[in-house]
Amino acid sequence: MGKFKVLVANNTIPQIAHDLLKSECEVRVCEAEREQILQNIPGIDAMLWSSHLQLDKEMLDKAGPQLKVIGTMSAGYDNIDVEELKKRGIKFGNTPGVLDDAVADIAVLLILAASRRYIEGRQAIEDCSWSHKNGTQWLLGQDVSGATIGIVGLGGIGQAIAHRVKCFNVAKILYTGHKEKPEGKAIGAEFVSLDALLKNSDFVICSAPLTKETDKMFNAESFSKMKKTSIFVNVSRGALVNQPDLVRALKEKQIFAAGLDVMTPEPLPPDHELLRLSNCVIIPHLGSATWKTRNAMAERAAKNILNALKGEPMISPVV
Ligand SMILES: O=C(O)C(=O)CO
Repeated sequence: MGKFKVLVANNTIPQIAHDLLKSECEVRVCEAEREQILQNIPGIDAMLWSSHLQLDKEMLDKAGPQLKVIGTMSAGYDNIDVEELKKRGIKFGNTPGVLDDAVADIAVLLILAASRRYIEGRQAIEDCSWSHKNGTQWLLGQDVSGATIGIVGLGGIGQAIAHRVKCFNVAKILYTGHKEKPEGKAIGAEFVSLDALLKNSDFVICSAPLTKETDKMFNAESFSKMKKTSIFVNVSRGALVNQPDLVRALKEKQIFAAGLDVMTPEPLPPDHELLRLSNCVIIPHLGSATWKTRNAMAERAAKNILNALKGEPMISPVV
């Protein structure tokens, strides 16, 4: 293979990706800033992408017609104009699978922290309201054991969540999505409509990708269908939720609590209303943030690119 030019469009990508790419290509690196990418993109054959910026027509025009492949170091690609990539015959791969366990762990963290009132408990210690006088009814939470868990999107992450919650002796796992899946049967999960899932679940967990169909799918109507004691967890993308509606549902105690790894915008401004709700556990998009997972994602993204440049199938192609 000749020396293909690869742009690593984020200078914080783990070393393993640089090592792999440098062994076969000429590598250019820039910060994940739109202006920097636009400056560095002309003439490249491939790009390793990792950012929440929009990868759009303008960027692809600037790159030029020789651009052959893009590998994103993420499972989600809602910020990438996949239709435009298809039109231009640019191959595109992502990194599903390698982050399923890490993201599912974060979902469990949010399930437990939200249901057991972690934020209020911690605050009570700090503001000296923890007292023996509080009695036996203080800061009571919801149980995971015996609960019905509803998973919206039973892909790799949803399945990893289902496997984990089974260890908590849950009563039932429901799921919804495009269609019934053999993996659902293997886990012992029941395929139901979104409506049935919202009405019957004690925990509603969102692990579906962001698409035109799922955009704002969790809104005032959805929250009104959920149980007052239910907990909403999102480890997918903030845009699946109508956030003002969620804030209202939490304030008015229409649902018990929420656990969010994702939100809009990201980063969330420190004075945002969500941060002042004691029944909302919120963390800064840490789903895949472990050493092992980020290295595996970087390795997969680099291998996708190298395979495509050699004319071989990518490990995880999108188009
Ligand atoms: O890879 C992704 O799409 C993520 O959001 C990981 O948390």
